Amino acid sequence: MKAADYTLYLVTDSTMLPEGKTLISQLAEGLKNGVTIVQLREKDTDAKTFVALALEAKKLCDHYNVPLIINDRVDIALAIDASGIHVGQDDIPIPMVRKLVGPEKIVGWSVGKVEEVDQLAEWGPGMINYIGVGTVFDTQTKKDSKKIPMGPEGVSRILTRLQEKKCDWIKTVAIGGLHPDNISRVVYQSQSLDGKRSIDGISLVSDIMASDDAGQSTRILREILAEKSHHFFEGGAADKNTANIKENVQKLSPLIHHITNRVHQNFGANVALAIGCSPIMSEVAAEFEDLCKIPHSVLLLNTGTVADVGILIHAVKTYNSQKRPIVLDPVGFSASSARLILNKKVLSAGQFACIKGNTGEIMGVSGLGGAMKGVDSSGDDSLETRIEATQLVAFKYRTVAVCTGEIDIVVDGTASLKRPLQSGVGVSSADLSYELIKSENVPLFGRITASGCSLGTVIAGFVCAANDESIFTAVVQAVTLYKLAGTRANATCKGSGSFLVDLIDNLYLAAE
Ligand SMILES: Nc1ncnc2c1ncn2[C@@H]1O[C@H](COP(=O)(O)OP(=O)(O)O)[C@@H](O)[C@H]1O
Ligand SMILES: Cc1ncsc1CCOP(=O)(O)O
Ligand SMILES: [Mg+2]
Repeated sequence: MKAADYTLYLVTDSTMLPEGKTLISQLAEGLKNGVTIVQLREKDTDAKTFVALALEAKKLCDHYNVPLIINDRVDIALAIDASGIHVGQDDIPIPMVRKLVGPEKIVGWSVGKVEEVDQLAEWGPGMINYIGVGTVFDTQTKKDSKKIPMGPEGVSRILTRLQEKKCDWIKTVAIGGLHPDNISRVVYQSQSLDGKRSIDGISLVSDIMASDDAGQSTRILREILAEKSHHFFEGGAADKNTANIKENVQKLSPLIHHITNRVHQNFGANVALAIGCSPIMSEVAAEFEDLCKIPHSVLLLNTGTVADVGILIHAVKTYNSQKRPIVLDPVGFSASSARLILNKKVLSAGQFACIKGNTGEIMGVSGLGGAMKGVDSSGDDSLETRIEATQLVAFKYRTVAVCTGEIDIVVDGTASLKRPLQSGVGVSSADLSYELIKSENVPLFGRITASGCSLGTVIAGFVCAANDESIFTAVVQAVTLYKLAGTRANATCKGSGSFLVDLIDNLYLAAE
């Protein structure tokens, strides 16, 4: 049998068919327009009906030379001579399945934890052909609500483990809550950390099964999967000359939409005005679409004091859909378990132009673990460790990552937006370029509140005045300008109160 193509993996579900459509008619449209592998998954259908459906589906799949996989029911898979079987963690044990179906059939397994990769590595080649990795996002079709969706970062963790265990025989398919508005980002963000493995396919249900035009829906999905770059925002600058980003800020006066903590609101608005931008602080979800359509708008998302994470996620999706940039400050990242869950939900909700935080926050987001005392970083990590963590964040989220402190670290994870769909590219987090922004020691930065949050404001203004090939340069320029203003304020102030005022003065002067 020719090796299966997992690119567009349709899982059937006859409970969501539109009026006048049948499972077979939707399947036919899907196969005609580019579905590459099919799984018949009819959880609530009696065996007799299931067999009849499976026979019809097999006829169609054979016509298009597409493998037909049966979900759970090994007996039916054998009875109709299906191409293979897919089982979950709570179904018949894999070794027993393989023994029943023999060496030729395709065997698929649902995998959601790194330990499950260790198990399949132990079984070795010949046991499992592919894994369904998820659930990536919240989904209606897998009602296992007790699990927190893993997000693209979780897919990357599974792929990274496959690489560590050298499981090169296994193919991977992402599953759970995948739709046209997020599959490109999932492919872009979910590579293994060594850069050598991407997902081999995307699995979905409703965008085809519930579609009034399953053929058109399938064609759109194939076009998205065929794209060679993940274009997630259109920069504000007309010219490509990165020397003019500061001038562009003055020229364009970006609208910096702040969804930020109460502590930062006032100071952040004044910092935005000082550098020539126009701030609006708004958590009115109904106006997000209007705001992000205003020319040269940018979203600064700061999770310092969050009332409703749903509002933040709606903002991320709205700005991503309009290809407007977002800067994220996951304040206090893992300071509490509630804050950790909230920040993880926001991190997996969309694509960010820049993720910035203090050392504890960046160490936390990277997965290396960071010490936090409330919203302040409390660890004493070496510069090397801080650089490694910042590179991991930049790689995992394919973003420009900033780790602030006495020395600021800026890492370019945008990989010039190219998203190598094919495995084997080989750029790892350690290969990502970075800049260190150094200055004299300014302890007063740690004696005022919202000093990091306000750096986020400046970064947002600069990113909005850049284009999508110069995000990294824009962030480096923003961090440098902010640091410079801080050292100048340090030289003139009498204490933390006048430091605040002198910082704004010097931002105003430096931004001119
Ligand atoms: N000791 C320091 N010397 C110079 N700059 C600093 C110092 N500490 C922080 N900064 C600057 O202050 C800003 C906020 O950094 P940080 O205190 O790490 O963030 P947060 O306020 O989010 O904890 C950054 O621009 C950083 O460069
Ligand atoms: C004190 C506080 N509490 C929740 S957000 C916040 C401000 C944090 O500001 P920064 O991250 O710039 O220190
Ligand atoms: Mg902060």
